[in-house]
Amino acid sequence: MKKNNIFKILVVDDEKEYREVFQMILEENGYITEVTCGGEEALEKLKNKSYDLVLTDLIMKGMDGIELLKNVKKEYTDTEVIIVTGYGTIKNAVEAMKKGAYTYFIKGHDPEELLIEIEKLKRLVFIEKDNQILRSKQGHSKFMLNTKNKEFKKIINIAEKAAKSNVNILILGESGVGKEVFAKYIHECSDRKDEHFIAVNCHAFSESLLESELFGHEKGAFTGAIDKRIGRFEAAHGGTLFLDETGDIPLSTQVKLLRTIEEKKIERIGSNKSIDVDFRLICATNKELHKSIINGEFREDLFYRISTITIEIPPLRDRKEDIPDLINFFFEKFKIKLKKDVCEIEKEVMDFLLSYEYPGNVRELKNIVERLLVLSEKGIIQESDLPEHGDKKTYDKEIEDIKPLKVIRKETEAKYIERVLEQCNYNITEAARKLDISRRQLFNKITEYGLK
Ligand SMILES: Nc1ncnc2c1ncn2[C@@H]1O[C@H](COP(=O)(O)OP(=O)(O)OP(=O)(O)O)[C@@H](O)[C@H]1O
Repeated sequence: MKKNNIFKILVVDDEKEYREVFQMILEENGYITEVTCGGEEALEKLKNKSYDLVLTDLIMKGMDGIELLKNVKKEYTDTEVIIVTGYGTIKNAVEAMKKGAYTYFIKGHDPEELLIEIEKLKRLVFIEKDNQILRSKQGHSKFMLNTKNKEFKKIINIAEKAAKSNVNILILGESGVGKEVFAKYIHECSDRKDEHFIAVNCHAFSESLLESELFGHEKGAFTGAIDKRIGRFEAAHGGTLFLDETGDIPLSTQVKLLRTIEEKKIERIGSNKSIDVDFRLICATNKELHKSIINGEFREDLFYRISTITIEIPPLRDRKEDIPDLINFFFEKFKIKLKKDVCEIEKEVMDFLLSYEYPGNVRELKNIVERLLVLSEKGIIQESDLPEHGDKKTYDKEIEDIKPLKVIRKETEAKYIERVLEQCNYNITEAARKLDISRRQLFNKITEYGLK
């Protein structure tokens, strides 16, 4: 942090007297300063060292201040430029600001004016540097885990603390709330962050394939096992294993899983050689495991093993105050990904985005924003591009036939999936990718909702 507080300035002026005066004033005020006598020399210095600010005279022999400014803005985007000018050339200095100069200073004016501007700039630079550190801590802006919701803040704190230990963590929450995002965040906050994060969607495999996926197999262990294959436990050695949809693991595999968690050893299918595995386990499910235990579908002993710490992520409708930041986050993300800019968002769109209930949680919000950007033309996000156009009106109306939430969720999900399928011309792979679920999960949903 201390290192970041150093603000380095390069003074460029072909008049020795001015160079020295500026250097003296700046150093008296605690800035690290170097001087040089022209544009070309300044660029030479910039090649080897980084400066936060270049304070340059406008009119110089050889490369002038404007030319230097253009070069700096092109090559060194983190370096700001202040132009120093005489009265006669203020017009040119204003022009320089249009080309990216931070501001200009008129020779002969009170140096205090210049110091105030530099101090302002320094603060801005430090805010940006701090933000960069914060963003890199948060996985290079991959997720948006800033929250204004008190409960969610507490949950994030628990996750961060739990990350430092090696305890097994169970993440609960509806589909799309960000359970996998959370698991990755825990991994990145842990000492294992430089090792692999291995995710397995337990719902996506049949019983025998799931075992082979988790534990691996030897060549010829079963029909189709043409080659030896290491399992996900081995792949996660030293890192984190994330078992998504844990509630869907068949009972027989649960027994094996329990033993592996307790002993930290596995045997590949078709081998009785035991292999040590060192992994941090994070499980997630949207099922109510207590009910599954009562129904005999989930082992109680396994439940206690995997849930040393349980984190329950609230649905998006219970942390509505975060919706504006999430909308911004996804707009920024997709603007870059789709190389599209946004200059106007129709008010109706924003009203809808801010008031919608999001039964599909963050995943649905993300998909809506992506869709809006894909369909936008000339940078305008229009109401007519909203999915389920008119849904908001449904929310405004008085509800005549109140149904159980479960039924509503299913109906909404079915409608949404059908629209995505239509949009993807019933290309299952593409639709599954867009919905961020496996092909198998999508097949199951299509069958469940009778969509074909
Ligand atoms: N906080 C967040 N920041 C950025 N993206 C998020 C966040 N939460 C969720 N997402 C995005 O929403 C989608 C769903 O997230 P994720 O897969 O983590 O949810 P889930 O709860 O594990 O869902 P499921 O139960 O269906 O597997 C992903 O595309 C993810 O990138």
